[in-house]
Amino acid sequence: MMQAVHFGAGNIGKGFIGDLLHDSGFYITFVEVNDAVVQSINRTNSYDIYVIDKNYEKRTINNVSALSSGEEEITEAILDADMVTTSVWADNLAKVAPVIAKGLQKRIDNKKEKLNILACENALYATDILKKEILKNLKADESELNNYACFPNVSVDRLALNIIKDGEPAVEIDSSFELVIEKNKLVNPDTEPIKGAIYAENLTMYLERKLYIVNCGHAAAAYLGFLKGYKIVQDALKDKEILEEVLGAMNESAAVLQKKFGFSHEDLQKFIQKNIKRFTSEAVKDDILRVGRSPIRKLDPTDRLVAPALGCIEYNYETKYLSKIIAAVFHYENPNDEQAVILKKYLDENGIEKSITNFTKIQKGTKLFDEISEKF
Ligand SMILES: NC(=O)C1=CN([C@@H]2O[C@H](COP(=O)(O)OP(=O)(O)OC[C@H]3O[C@@H](n4cnc5c(N)ncnc54)[C@H](O)[C@@H]3O)[C@@H](O)[C@H]2O)C=CC1
Ligand SMILES: O=P(O)(O)OC[C@H]1O[C@](O)(CO)[C@@H](O)[C@@H]1O
Repeated sequence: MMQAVHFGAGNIGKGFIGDLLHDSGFYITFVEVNDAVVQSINRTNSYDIYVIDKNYEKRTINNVSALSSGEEEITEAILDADMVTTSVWADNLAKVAPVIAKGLQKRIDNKKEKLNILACENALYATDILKKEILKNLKADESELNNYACFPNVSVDRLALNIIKDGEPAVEIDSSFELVIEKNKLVNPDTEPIKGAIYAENLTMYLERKLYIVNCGHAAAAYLGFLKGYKIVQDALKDKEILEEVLGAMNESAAVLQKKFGFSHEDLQKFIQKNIKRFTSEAVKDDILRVGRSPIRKLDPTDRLVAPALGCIEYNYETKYLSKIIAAVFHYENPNDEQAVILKKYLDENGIEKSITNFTKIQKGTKLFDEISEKF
C-alpha cells in the first residue's frame, strides 16, 4: 500500500486531503499537535466524515493512524512515505518544516527515491513557502533537495467543518470540491497520484480565482456580517445590503482576473453564482468567527482582499466594495483568536492609518489607502 504522511488532522486534513488520499489507495499517517485528535484516530485506526448535501451520509476512512507532533516515529514515517502533505494553516508551515526536513535528511542519507510534498493551505504558493522553510532546516542545499523531493503548489477548495458525533471529533463536508495540483512540478507529471484532483499546467489562474473570488466573497460576508452583529454566514447573506456588497467585492476581483488571465465574463459570473449558492446553503451553519479567523493573515497583500484591490488599482478599476471590506476587517474582534487580539491592540495603540500600512503594506497617500481609511 502507498504511504502518505499528512500534517494536521483538522477539518481539511481529515475531511478533504485524507478523504482523497484514502480513495487513491494510500495508508495515511497523520501528524497532529492535538493529542485528543491523535488518540481518537488511533482508537479505531479510522475516522468518520459526513457528507452534508447527501443527507449526512457517513463515510468511514480507514487505513489511518496518527502520531503526536514530537514523536521520533515521524522521521521513520517520512522515510517510508510516497507523499507528504500538510493542512496546518500557512502560518504554521514554519513549525512543521523542521520535522519534515529531518525526515527528508534521512531520505537523502538513505538515497531514497523522490517524493511529492504538497502544502494544502489557503495561501498563494503555500508549497513554495514550505520548501523555503524546509531548506532553512536542512544540511542539503536546494539542488540536492531537488533530487529527493518535488514541491507542487496546490489550490484547495472544499467546505469542511468540525463536529462532535457520538463523543468523537468528526468532520462535515460538502460533496463538491476542487483540488488543483501544479502538474509540471510533480515527481512524474504524467501520473495523477491523487484521484479526483485537477492537474493544471497553469495553477496560478485557478489559485487566484479560488483565493480572490471564493475566499474573498466568503471573508467579505464574515467581516460585514460581524459588523452588523450576525453570528452565522448564512444569516448575514440573507441581509440584502450585505449580499450586494459581497457580490460587489467578488465582481471587483473578477474584473481583475478577467483582465489578467482572460477568463470570460460569463464563466466568472457562473463561478460567482455557484459559490454564493454554496455560501447560502441552508444545510450549513458556518460560523462567522471561523470564516473570519486569522484576520492578520487575511490582510496580507497577497491574500484574498488586498491582492485583488491592488489588482483593481493596477488596472484603474474601482475598489468601492473591496476597500469597505478591508476597512471592516479592522473592526473585527474575537478575544479567542490570537491574530484578532493582536490586530485590535495595534489599532487601539496606533490608530487606523498606521494599522493599514502595517498590516496591508498599502502606503499612505495612495488612492486605496485613502478609501480604506475613509470607509473605516
Ligand atoms: N476548513 C475549510 O473548509 C478549508 C480550509 N482550508 C485551509 O486548510 C488549512 C487547514 O484548515 P482547517 O482544516 O479548516 O483548520 P483546522 O484548525 O481544522 O486544522 C488544522 C490542524 O492542524 C493542526 N496543527 C497546527 N499546527 C500543527 C503542527 N505544527 N503540527 C501538526 N499539526 C498542526 C491543528 O491542531 C489542527 O488540527 C488552512 O490553511 C485553511 O485555510 C482550505 C479550504 C477549505
Ligand atoms: O481557511 P481560512 O483561510 O482561514 O479561511 C476560511 C475560508 O476557507 C474555507 O474554509 C474554504 O475555502 C472557506 O470556507 C473560507 O472562505
